[in-house]
Amino acid sequence: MELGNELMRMGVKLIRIPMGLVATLVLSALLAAALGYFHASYWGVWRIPGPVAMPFVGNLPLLAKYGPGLFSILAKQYGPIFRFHMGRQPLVIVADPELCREVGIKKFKDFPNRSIPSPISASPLHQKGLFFTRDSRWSTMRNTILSVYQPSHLAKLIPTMQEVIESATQNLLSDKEEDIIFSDFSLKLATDMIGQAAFGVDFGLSKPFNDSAHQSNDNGIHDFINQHIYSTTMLKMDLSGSFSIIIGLLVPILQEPFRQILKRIPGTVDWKVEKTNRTLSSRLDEIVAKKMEVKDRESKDFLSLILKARESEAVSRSVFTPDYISAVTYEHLLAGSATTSFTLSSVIYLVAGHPEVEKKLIDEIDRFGPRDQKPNANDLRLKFPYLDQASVVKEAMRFYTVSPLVARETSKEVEIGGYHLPKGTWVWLALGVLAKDPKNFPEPDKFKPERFDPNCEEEKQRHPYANIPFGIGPRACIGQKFSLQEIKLSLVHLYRKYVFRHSPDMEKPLKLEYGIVLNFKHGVKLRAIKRA
Ligand code: HEM
Repeated sequence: MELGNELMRMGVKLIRIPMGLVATLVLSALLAAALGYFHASYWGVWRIPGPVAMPFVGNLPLLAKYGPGLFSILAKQYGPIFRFHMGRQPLVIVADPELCREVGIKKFKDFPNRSIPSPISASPLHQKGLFFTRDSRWSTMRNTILSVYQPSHLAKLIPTMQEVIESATQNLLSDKEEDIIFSDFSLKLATDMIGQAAFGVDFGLSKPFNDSAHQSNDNGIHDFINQHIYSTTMLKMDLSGSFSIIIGLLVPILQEPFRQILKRIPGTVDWKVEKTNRTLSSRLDEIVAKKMEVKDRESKDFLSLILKARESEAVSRSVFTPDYISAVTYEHLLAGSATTSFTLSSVIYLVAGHPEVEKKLIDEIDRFGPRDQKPNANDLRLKFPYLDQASVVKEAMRFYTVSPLVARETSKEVEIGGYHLPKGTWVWLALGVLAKDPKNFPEPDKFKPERFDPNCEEEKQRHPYANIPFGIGPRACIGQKFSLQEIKLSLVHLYRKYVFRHSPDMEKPLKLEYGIVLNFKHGVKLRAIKRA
């Protein structure tokens, strides 16, 4: 008051500012700051066309409405390069084979790493695998791991793979004439296969229930697998994950603080995920420590081979610390089970609906030799051209692309498709859109394995990067040969014993959902019929 009177005497007039105005100004400033934050990532890519993004959720509601087919719809509307907002984060989607070649191969040095989406950024276990490591650490890790994927190593895994498949297919039929949920069966089979190949451990998931090995095997392995499945399926790309993942999609800056709080509150999903990941990590650490101690020179599993490869080079030793070894071994299970099992289920489902394909396929398998003659690596490569990459498997992988989007990030400012992208832009290749483009695949919604016949005009005219289910360039899938070996072997064994029919309870067309990879929403229900 004193100061006010003094100022009045000096002729200075005080203006009274109403509290309402102050509040409005503060709120406007906060709103402007929030809008600035939400649009900051948008400014660098605003010239690229795309649907209007809503505040906070961006274009995620469109994904909820249209499902994985959305990106083909958007490519039709906006062209081969367009913008999609995953919550606050803009993605530049590339939906053209030539542009994919540019990002994945020609300009690889400008796009050497993957962007880390919100579901992954909270999980060190997932971040330390090959998939999300970056720059020189990635190239050292990849070079070491590549040695493990030599064809000679893969061929040595065949007898173990045969054993797992034979045991699993023994009892595919239940006593009653019931439908089987084939996608569950194939997930167990793929997980068992990876258990043997990655850890040298028999998970025994696909063994018949009355098998004694199955019963004696429950020393924590089922817990481990359940935790693995829980940890993986909670990584959602839409708005159905844990609260901190949702926050991460909407307001990334708040994800970590929220996770830190929520993981301490029992009962929350974040708490459960944290607990699960911690148990998984310590189990993996135990397995790695044991292997390091035992040093079994004869073991052919991935973990033993990595440990051996690591010993031979000092640089690999410094990069492959035990936590990275655990993560890479776990990644084998993570990346190898859901993808391979999805592909196996897709083939069986599609072939069951196409009798002419089934007949040709079974003739090829029967021609190979008596049912107890086991194919070796060479046979798999040369004696099953119709089954192989040249046809049925390739077409099924095109029809249902298990990994419809693959992530990249710019490491500096770069030009692509006529647009300048700033450093740090998330650029995602839309493999699923390429696979359904009628320019390269006439009648894309028809299952036609013959379109991949090397003598067919369609195959000759197609862009070489139109069908890239395993990705492209130096960061393409490292497990491609491993999974194709597994898929082909499984199909040979399955069709020697069974044919499959769609269950009347199966929806048509199949419904799919987005996790970190594509999945069947209600499973694949089939009837297995024993062959004479
Ligand atoms: C049908 C089965 C599979 C499909 C369709 C598939 C698909 C893919 C795709 C699309 C990518 C991204 C490639 C890119 O960004 O260009 C990828 C990467 C990767 N996949 Fe697979 N995958 C399969 C099986 C496997 C298996 C069995 C393993 C492990 C043994 C595996 C391990 C990996 C790893 C480690 C990467 C990251 C490679 C890197 O960044 O250097 N995948 N996969």
